Amino acid sequence: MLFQIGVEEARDTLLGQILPLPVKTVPLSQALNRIAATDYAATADLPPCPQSAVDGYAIHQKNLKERPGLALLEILFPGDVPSMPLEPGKTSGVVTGGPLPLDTAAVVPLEKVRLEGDYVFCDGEIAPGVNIKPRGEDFCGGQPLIKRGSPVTPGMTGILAAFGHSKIAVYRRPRVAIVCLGPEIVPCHLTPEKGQVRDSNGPLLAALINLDGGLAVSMEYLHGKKPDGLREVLAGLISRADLVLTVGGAASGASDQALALLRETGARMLFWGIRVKPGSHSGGGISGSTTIISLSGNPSACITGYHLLATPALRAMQGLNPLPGVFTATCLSPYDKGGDTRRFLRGYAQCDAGGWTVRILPGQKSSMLNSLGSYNALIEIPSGHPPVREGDKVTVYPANICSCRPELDSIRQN
Ligand SMILES: Nc1nc2c(c(=O)[nH]1)N[C@H]1C(S)=C(S)[C@@H](COP(=O)(O)OP(=O)(O)OC[C@H]3O[C@@H](n4cnc5c(N)ncnc54)[C@H](O)[C@@H]3O)O[C@H]1N2
Ligand code: MOO
Repeated sequence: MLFQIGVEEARDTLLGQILPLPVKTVPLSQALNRIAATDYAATADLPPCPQSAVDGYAIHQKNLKERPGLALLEILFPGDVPSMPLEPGKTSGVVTGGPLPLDTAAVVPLEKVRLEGDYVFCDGEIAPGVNIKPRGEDFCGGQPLIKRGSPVTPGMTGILAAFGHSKIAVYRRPRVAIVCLGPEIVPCHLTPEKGQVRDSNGPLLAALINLDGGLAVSMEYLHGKKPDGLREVLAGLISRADLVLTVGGAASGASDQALALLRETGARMLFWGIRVKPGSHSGGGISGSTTIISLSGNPSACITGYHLLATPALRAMQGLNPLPGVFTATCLSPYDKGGDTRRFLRGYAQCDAGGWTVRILPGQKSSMLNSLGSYNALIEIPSGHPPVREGDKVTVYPANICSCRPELDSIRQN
């Protein structure tokens, strides 16, 4: 087992053990934010034939420049198909999105015509092609729609539906079990007695797991159990989950038992401790095909370890590019704590006309929850970095954002 290793080494050690989960076919309505496990393409041209862009009247090529009153051949309604081609000196009434009669060169909106009996009058020269949606204007048959490893967005749901892809092959959602090891930690619906602490990390992790495309399937507590009982519970969870997160009991105090307990279940721990603050007491390992990540109990240390290790693991399980993206932002707050250890501060990043900025949020102690209400980024302060001044450029890792958002992936590629 490796001790006190770098963040990237820890992350890559875990990723080296992870394969995408099995593929499942789900109804399109359940594919939102899931990751496509195969490529999908347009099954036909869209529009499939020339269509009208307006409610109006079809004009023949020979009547574009000037025209007499045009004799009305037929009036088409939504869902109708033209029963005859257009002829010079004649017109058909057409609807928005409806198929056009053969030989239509343009369509005049109905606001611009005058009707007299069965004749349609309109003045002026008409440009060829006006108000016509050509066949294949939107998509050509065979054109790629979504590639394997890409998220199904709301817009993509509409596109897939337009081509009849009503069932979608996606990677199975990772099942994640959370286990709180602190004997003082009680579920948040209980009123803590003296010495007890309400669990905030469990619900917080479950929310992050959901954003990252996983399913938090179980939340267990050492509280009320003898360590022996917990070992059995933990072993059971490891056999059912794709990822097990233990929380707390990770530092080396006498009552800190995460490492011993995990080993007793037969898990092979790969590393213990990473060179970062907060989150230094994070560990990782495997048991069969289950990934195990041990997180600190201190809330901000807990989520830092989560973002640095668990988010990439969950992304890899879903066939996404696991690598955390980074971008550069102008820091709007000073930070004067230096030191040898690499740090990740909770921040709020935003983009405006001047580019990306990030504000360091108040409450940066690893025991504090305060910054967690509004953080959307982790700000990297490299080891040995001098104090950060307002206006300095800093490296930012997006966090606490739906992992399956394509814009996150475009940030990741920058
Ligand atoms: N002698 C040492 N003490 C500590 C060290 C050290 O290296 N040597 N490291 C400090 C740092 S840094 C951190 S971070 C914490 C990590 O502690 P653990 O991961 O062992 O976590 P616990 O001791 O179990 O809990 C710490 C803190 O967090 C609260 N907690 C735990 N679980 C939850 C939860 N689910 N919801 C809310 N709060 C939780 C717990 O009550 C403690 O207050 O260790 C330092 N000490
Ligand atoms: O793990 Mo503690 O992380 O350094 O706050």
